[in-house]
Amino acid sequence: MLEKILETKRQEIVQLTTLPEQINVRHFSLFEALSHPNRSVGLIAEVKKASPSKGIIREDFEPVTIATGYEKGGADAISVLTDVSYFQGHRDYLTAIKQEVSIPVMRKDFIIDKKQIDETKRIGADAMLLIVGTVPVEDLKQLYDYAYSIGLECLVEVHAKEELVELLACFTPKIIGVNNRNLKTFETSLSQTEEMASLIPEGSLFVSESGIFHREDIERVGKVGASGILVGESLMRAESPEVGIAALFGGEAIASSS
Ligand SMILES: O=C(O)c1ccccc1NCC(=O)[C@H](O)[C@H](O)COP(=O)(O)O
Repeated sequence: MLEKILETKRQEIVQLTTLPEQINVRHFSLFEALSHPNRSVGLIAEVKKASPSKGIIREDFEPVTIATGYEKGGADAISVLTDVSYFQGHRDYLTAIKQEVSIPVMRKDFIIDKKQIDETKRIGADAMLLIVGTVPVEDLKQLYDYAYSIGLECLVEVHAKEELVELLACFTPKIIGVNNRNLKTFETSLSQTEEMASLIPEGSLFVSESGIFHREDIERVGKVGASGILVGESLMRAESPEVGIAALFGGEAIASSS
């Protein structure tokens, strides 16, 4: 699946000859937000209409309403899928959301080229995803350094222990995500997070991604040191974003900032 998506991305990059206008927005740090989460574990709530594994997840899809609902519900950050072909996302959704919320907004896409990073900056994102295995790890480091040099933070994602070992031999990202989804079978297993937790360097924030549906799941990944979770499907299927977040955290109250 990943190779098919990457082939589409390579074609999109060739066609990305004109970049959008830079939008002027206030930026918020993902690292800071996850370092001081609203609850026991930080929440990156994802705006996700559809996916290769589940098809359409939400028919009545209003990206800005969902994102503002996430913020009201106490999400620490928002992830927006901007891929059109496989997730029915759009970069315009991110720009529209960014203008309405005051928490970090991350672009979730398959970023393998500097041109896409320039585009990500221009559409107003605070952060973006980089995935180990999409390009050689040395090239990933260059993309990472370039993103930070223009003011974009990165969540660097791995799907397997060997990828994490290879990543850390090359560089240490500030935010590392372990994706619990196997991209061949689409199955999710939180044991992925458990198995890789002890390898995450102390100074890096650790995010557990995919397949998180219940309070017990949050407790399970929190117990092994996850600072954050990235959740899409379970929130997108909820009656409303606020109800979804409250249910996911089993009613855990938002910590007071004083
Ligand atoms: O979600 C998919 O089916 C998928 C397939 C192929 C590559 C990536 C995919 N998902 C991207 C993500 O990582 C998730 O959207 C994100 O972690 C949230 O996952 P979930 O809470 O399980 O929707």
